[in-house]
Amino acid sequence: TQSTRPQRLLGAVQKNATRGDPRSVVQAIDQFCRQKEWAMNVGDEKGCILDSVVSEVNPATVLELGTYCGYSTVRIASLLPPHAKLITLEFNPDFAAIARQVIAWAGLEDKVHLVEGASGDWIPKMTEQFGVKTFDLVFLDHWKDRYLPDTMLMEECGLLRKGSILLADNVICPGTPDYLEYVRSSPRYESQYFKSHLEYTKVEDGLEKSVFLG
Ligand SMILES: Cn1ncc2cc([C@H](O)c3cccc(CNC(=O)c4cc(-c5ccc(F)cc5)cc(O)c4O)c3)ccc21
Ligand SMILES: [Mg+2]
Repeated sequence: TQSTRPQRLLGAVQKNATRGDPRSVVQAIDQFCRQKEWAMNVGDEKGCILDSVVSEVNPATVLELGTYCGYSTVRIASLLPPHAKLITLEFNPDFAAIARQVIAWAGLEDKVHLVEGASGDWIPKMTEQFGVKTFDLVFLDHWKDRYLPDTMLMEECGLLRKGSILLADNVICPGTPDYLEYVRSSPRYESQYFKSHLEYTKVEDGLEKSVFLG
């Protein structure tokens, strides 16, 4: 039977990356996506912006919406301080299965809690299920029409505190117009656009960093 693209991406990691070396996992995926098959990872160019925001925030609690194959999960988790926790939500079981193996290959399973399920169902359960009061950093990379409703849901559930950072992928391509309008016009957020390119292409895209002001 035919393999899927995520399965072929995992194969490239297992073939070309060193177990326990997150940077080599990231490099193997980027090489696969540039040379073999495009895939919707945040990629190396936007990934450097992601790295700089994670390093600056130095978060103890991170929520990632949309794991896919675990590329950004590995980038973020490899930069976290010792007892920090990254919870990543993936509703597609096939993606989740691949992501678990990519995260394990990188040796980061102790820092990552991959939850199989939809953001709308799990955001209200974060505190009771994982003992998380608030998130220092949220990386949004799931369905683009869910960025706004899930941000409002996180506000309602009290998961954001004064200074929490939202970092959103694809605000230009595919685009998240209603989310952008909200975080850029709301007095409760201070937003900044980091211009970049759609992963592995010359098409414009970017990340929007928004600080929740409480
Ligand atoms: C509710 N809920 N809760 C958890 C959760 C998890 C998921 C999945 O991880 C999932 C599945 C399919 C699509 C996405 C969103 N990602 C994208 O659609 C995307 C597209 C492109 C692009 C750009 C140009 C193109 F020509 C084609 C694709 C570039 C990008 O970086 C993307 O992130 C995410 C979905 C809903 C979920
Ligand atoms: Mg994306």
